[in-house]
Amino acid sequence: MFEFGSIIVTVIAVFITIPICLYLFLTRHFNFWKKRGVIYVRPLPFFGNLKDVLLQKKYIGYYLKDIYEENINKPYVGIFAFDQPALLVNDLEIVKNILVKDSRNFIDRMVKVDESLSPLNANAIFALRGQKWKHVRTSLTPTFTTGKMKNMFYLVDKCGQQLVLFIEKFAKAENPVAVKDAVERFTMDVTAMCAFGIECNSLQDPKAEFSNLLHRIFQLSFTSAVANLATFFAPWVQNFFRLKLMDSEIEDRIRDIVWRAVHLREKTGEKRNDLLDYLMELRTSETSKLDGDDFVAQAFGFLVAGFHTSSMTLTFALYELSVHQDIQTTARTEIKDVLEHHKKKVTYYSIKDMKYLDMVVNETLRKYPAIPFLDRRCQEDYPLTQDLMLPAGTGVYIPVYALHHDSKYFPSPAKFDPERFSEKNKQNIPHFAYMPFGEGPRNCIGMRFGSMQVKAALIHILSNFEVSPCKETRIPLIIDPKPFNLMALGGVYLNITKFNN
Ligand code: HEM
Repeated sequence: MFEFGSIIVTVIAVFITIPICLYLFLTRHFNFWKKRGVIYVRPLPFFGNLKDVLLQKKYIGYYLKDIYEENINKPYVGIFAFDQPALLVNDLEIVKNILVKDSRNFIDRMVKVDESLSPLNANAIFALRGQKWKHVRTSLTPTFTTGKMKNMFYLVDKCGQQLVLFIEKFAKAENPVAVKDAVERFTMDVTAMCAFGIECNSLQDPKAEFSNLLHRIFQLSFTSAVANLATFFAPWVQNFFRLKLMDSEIEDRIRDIVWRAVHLREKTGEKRNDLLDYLMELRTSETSKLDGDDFVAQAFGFLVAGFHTSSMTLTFALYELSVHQDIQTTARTEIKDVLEHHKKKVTYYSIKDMKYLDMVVNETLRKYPAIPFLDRRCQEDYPLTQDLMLPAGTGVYIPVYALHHDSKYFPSPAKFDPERFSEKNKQNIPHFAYMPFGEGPRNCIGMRFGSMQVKAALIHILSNFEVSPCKETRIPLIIDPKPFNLMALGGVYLNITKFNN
């Protein structure tokens, strides 16, 4: 009887004690902002403030926008990512201090990937921290100069011509085009050619090997979506649950592709003036040496950072042009006029002369910023304002999507209006209210490349085709709540017909 009683007591104690301890552990930081007198969003155990995002009910960009709007006059708001306190910064002056003025104290992202879970993700520049990041960034910066972009343009243009042939098949058959799929093939071929030195040919061959690999890299299961989010907000969750971002077998295949291309070039002495050529120069450099997985990780990093950002920008631009025929006509007229002056050839210089196209792309990136927030990590205790000393290690998030949709900076933000970016009007946009490529020393290193490939594809499409909505087009678009990049749920279908002069 006594023994039975003690078992009951033990069982009850275990069933009560364990949840209580777990609760106390998971909520141990929850008075962090209260103690510092900062307005904060009330968190839930385990999820913090990310419940709807983690359960994939709400897109992270929309969620941060809601918090931003509920606290529109506050310079910052405390949030909790899982159990970790973090700060959402709304005030542009503070944003400037973090991203530029005091960037030395905010040079790292919150993003952190455990090397044992994914060596290539962990060593890619976007995930690196401290001195290692600095070394890699300094080494890679010369790869993206204007001169290098000019040299690489012929490869981008070649893929643009293949994109036209790809779309032409649909136009002839009068079938709607799955635009997201078409431009993903274009971006994939460009990246494969420039960063991996291989002719992927996904625009010609739907079963291309590289395209299968890419689909596997970007395929989002529930767990990999959570793992992705955790890398940005609470890296410990990824480690604790051993959440893999990618199969090791995929990493091995990427290594294999890169090393095969490198060894072939070494053997034949072939030079293509592409990203891989410039990366290869770093393998033998005295000052900027990059080799082994550090080397492969950078080619891989260009793919991960550049693929969806560029292809979705293109997709959103085509969608907006299809529902705004007047804007499409103005853009096409400019493209045709400029090309007349460049012997009907799409060149790096002809793109520079297309001012209206630039406005269209800027407005696309305003309405649809590919990455909806920027993240930084406070390195040492930092006086954010007179009232708040930000402790070392705190994550800081800047809600880019919310800023781009704030009517204070962009009146009628839901309206697609390239005129916001005319020479005259763009002077009215406050600095740091518009940041599609981030800001400061940690901004997008591939900005010129991304912009070049988006514009090249648009020029090829608009000078050959008319784009319009079809019955499969979702108006308005629905944003996929799963990935952290801004993506259209279910893709975008449009009618694309051959343009008649
Ligand atoms: C339209 C296309 C693109 C957009 C909108 C875009 C946007 C961004 C943004 C917002 C960031 C974060 C910046 C910050 O934290 O301040 C970023 C980082 C980065 N992007 Fe891009 N990107 C694009 C294309 C590309 C391309 C094509 C490449 C490579 C070829 C690339 C490579 C990178 C890399 C490596 C980083 C991390 C830089 C670092 O940590 O030092 N991006 N990008």
